Amino acid sequence: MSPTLSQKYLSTRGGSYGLSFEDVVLKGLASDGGLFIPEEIPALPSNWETEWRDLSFEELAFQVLSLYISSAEIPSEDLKDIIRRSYSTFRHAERTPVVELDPKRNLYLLELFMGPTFAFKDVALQFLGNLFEYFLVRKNQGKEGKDRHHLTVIGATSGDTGSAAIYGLRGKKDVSIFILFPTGKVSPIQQAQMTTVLDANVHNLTVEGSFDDCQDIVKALFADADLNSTHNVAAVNSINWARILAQMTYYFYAYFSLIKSPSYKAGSPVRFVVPSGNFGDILAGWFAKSMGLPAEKLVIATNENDILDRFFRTNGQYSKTAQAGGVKETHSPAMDILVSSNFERLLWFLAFQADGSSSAEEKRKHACEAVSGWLTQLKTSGSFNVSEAVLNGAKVEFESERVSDEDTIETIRSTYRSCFPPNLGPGSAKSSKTGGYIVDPHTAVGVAASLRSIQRNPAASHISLSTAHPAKFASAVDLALRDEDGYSFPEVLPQEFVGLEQRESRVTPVSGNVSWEVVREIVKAEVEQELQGLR
Ligand SMILES: Cc1ncc(COP(=O)(O)O)c(C=O)c1O
Ligand SMILES: N[C@@H](CCOP(=O)(O)O)C(=O)O
Repeated sequence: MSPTLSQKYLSTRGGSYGLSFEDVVLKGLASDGGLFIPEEIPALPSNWETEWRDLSFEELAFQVLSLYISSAEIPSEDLKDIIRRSYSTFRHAERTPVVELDPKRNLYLLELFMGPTFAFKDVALQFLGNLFEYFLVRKNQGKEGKDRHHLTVIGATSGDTGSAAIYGLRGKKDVSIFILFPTGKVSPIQQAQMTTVLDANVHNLTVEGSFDDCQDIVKALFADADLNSTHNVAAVNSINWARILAQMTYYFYAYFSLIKSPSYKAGSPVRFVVPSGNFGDILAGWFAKSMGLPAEKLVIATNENDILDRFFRTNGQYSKTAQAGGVKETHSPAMDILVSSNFERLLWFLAFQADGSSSAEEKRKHACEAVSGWLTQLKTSGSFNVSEAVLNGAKVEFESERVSDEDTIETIRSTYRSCFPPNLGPGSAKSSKTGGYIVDPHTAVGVAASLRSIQRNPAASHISLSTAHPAKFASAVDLALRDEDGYSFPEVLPQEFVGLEQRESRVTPVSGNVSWEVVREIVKAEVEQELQGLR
């Protein structure tokens, strides 16, 4: 299949209309502060279920991505090559294997941590790194010195995006990468994964504040016209549309793995359960579902930072001020987020679908107005309410669950005691003595939410997304399992992490007077030094 037309993209807030895929990937965030969305969600080809069923992960990725990226923009052979290189770094032949966690309850786990940094972010960020490189090589053909297009990638992380982005971009030509992380709020292994990468184009900034503060600084830098014009700022967070796009593949892959599994009960409805923070992972599932993937529901699993769960339980109020004391530190730190950036994209589509206007153009205009209004209210008063029609649209597609820290630890323990998946590959974590399966705390949030959903829907098949390897979160895993028979943390530790925290590292502290302007000056100075070869 070779689509002839590129998808066109618009901003959720109304500007930047008609951009190409390349524009959208390189810009990251729209200049009006909105997020890029495709003008239309493509439908699956009529024969997708038979034609795609036995494809490899890479072949499937090509089919899915080709529905959004025109071969006129990236020739098919080039796209295939980018995909091949992106997933050749994965440790598992299937890339994102599905394991039978608890077949009696029709509970399956989609292991997304087989990439270089042991978290689901690798699936999109290995691809995005290669995509940036592809566009830069094309732009810079025949150019020398100052004429070359140099990209300054800036991202915020609560732990996993940072290392995955760094591993996707380290050592690449014509690109510098800056990662902001909240001081003391990422796990020691996560911090070491980022700061021990010493390539000259990698810049880590440890920021006094929360992940939301880091994310706000990044968004302010994107809004700075001056920095954009001099430094070509680009995004690696899930505000970048390519992140969402690349994550769609594994929903299809998991669906096929499930229905081909001998334990699958034919006709059983499929539910995906997704540990959620910034709403990027589950949004990819929503796109897959909207394209035609037969998923009965998508279940949002939050930790105690529960803005998404409260949205459903408070009749459509999205409030960052209702959470007393602001963002909470939990055992699943990568999800310690107050405001979920990508929810804006979903709201746009729900507003579009709920609008009664007869033309698509009118509906688009109204959806952009609605989203702009809501986001302005969020900024000025800390919350907004959506209409009943928008809320009902969300309820058709989603359910939500909030999982406490206590439940998270208890779920790591109960999974270890009761789950012995028969089809594990070598990259999974289990006790060599008892065979008990070890999940990380984010995955545990998803498993706890799955078990609740199973109680209400015992006939459904649940695919719970396993978003990180447990070795990244030693303290929570140890807390849950230290007294369990057959458990030893060193056994869980992959070779890649041994001695990591002792290696030489490099990081720039941002403390005291923390502001986006201070970070902007650091970015400018460090890019300058890098380009002069002084690092
Ligand atoms: C391990 C892990 N699980 C879950 C999430 C939440 O995913 P999302 O932010 O896409 O909702 C994150 C961070 O994004 C993460 O790092
Ligand atoms: N959990 C993330 C937070 C950033 O989210 P992103 O998906 O928008 O990049 C992390 O680990 O950094």
